[in-house]
Amino acid sequence: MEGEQRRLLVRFDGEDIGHGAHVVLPRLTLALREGERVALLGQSGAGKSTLLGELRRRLDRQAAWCPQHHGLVPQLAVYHNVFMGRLPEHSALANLWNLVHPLRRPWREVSTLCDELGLADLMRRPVGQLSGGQRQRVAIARALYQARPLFLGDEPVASVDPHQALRLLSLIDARHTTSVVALHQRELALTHFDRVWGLRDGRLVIDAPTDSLTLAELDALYPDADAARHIPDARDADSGVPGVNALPCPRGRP
Ligand SMILES: Nc1ncnc2c1ncn2[C@@H]1O[C@H](COP(=O)(O)OP(=O)(O)OP(=O)(O)O)[C@@H](O)[C@H]1O
Repeated sequence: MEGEQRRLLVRFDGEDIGHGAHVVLPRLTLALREGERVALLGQSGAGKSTLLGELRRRLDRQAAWCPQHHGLVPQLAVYHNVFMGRLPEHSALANLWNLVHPLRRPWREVSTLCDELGLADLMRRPVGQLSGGQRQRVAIARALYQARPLFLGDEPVASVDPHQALRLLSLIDARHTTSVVALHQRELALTHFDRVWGLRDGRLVIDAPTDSLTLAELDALYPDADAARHIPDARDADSGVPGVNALPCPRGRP
């Protein structure tokens, strides 16, 4: 289907997007269409979460949401955290009962999801006892459990290895027709998504299909990474750069 014929889901038409009086993305013009898989790139503070928050507000119940800091309850088991994806769909009484005696159907549904995400053996384990990557998968499971047509993810594959990242993104794709995913892995953006939105200095500087983009163009979204490569080596005793000793040695340097 050609882009022009796809149903428009959201359009920003020269709008200021931010937090109250603090405008992060001034005069933003952007459209999201059904069926698009968008990688959202930009260095820390560029406004990815801000844009995702606004998309979430406008798409409301059409969109499943996987937040950057997971928003899990560490004391509760994996099962209960995933179940929370559908909390509003059940009565307060059913939710309360489910805390003590997991309901049969949700348990089955959550088991199936946990199987696919490699969490099957951890369903009864409190989330506070899981590794970072396992927590990330629980957060994704909770978003998948919402069963919405769209997926919005704020760095949902930041703490897993590249193979797992690919697998998780495929699981997300299998259950959602449209997705917008913030991430920092530029290669993954090019290989797995069909469109890139790139933010820099408060502007949307890339809004293009991935097959028209190069890795160098995506790298240009990260000027600080480039600057970091030119910081004098931490072992230069008189570099004079505050905090330079805390920086890792740039790749490729002796
Ligand atoms: N609740 C808030 N109120 C006011 N300003 C905020 C709020 N949240 C974020 N900001 C500011 O908005 C700007 C964009 O932040 P945002 O979290 O959207 O960036 P990001 O690209 O998601 O960064 P990161 O990759 O570090 O998560 C930053 O200057 C930040 O300080």
